[in-house]
Amino acid sequence: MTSGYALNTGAQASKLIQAEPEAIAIKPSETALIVVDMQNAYTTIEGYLDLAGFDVSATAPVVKNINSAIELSRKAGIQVVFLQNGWDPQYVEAGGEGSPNWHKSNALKTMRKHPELEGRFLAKGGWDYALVDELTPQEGDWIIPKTRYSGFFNTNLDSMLRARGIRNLVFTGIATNVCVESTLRDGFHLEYFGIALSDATYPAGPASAHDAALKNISTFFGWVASLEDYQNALSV
Ligand SMILES: NC(=O)N/C=C\C(=O)O
Repeated sequence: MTSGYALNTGAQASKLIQAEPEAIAIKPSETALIVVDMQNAYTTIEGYLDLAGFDVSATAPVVKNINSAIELSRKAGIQVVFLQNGWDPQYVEAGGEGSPNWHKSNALKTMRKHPELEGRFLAKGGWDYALVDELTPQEGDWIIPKTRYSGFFNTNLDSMLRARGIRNLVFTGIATNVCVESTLRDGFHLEYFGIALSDATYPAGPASAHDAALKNISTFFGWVASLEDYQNALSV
């Protein structure tokens, strides 16, 4: 990656992440690592995405990289935030026919098409909803449930970040082109600096969807770096 000029430089800036389209400086105390929806639903064979026809066969290296990003963040004093997507077991929170979510959610659509799967996907308390075993939150991490793609919609994420003076959000998780991008975009409109880690995110759909989302982010909404870029910045 090329090095560029630093945003947020000055007295508060302390770590420079090499990123596209240019390097960005962050201060750990003003940064959170957002781990988006690392649940069995999105990561594991027999989970929602897999049974809905999306390829989850290459998620293992991403889980490993997210684990590294979490450990690096905890050591650096960066707040770790787990987002967890889903609804009550009766799916009241998913919305009925009056909600676009009812029409567009592939989890709900797949369950309607295959009644034997009813109640299986993304229901709070179930295996599909649970975070993957490899990424267990520790004391001090935040777990924020959400019912739509964006982590900012109808959650306390914004107020919790603001209360602690957090301005920079480093994104990992699944899916790059859905909940990662939605949350980063909403964060942009709320004045957060969003940085997506390209090898700690994974798409719902083909690799081209991942690449397009990252290109869109680096062009319009934020910055894109690798896990190595993040590690290098934090090790200085
Ligand atoms: N976590 C996500 O990006 N989810 C994508 C699709 C869905 O939840 O239906």
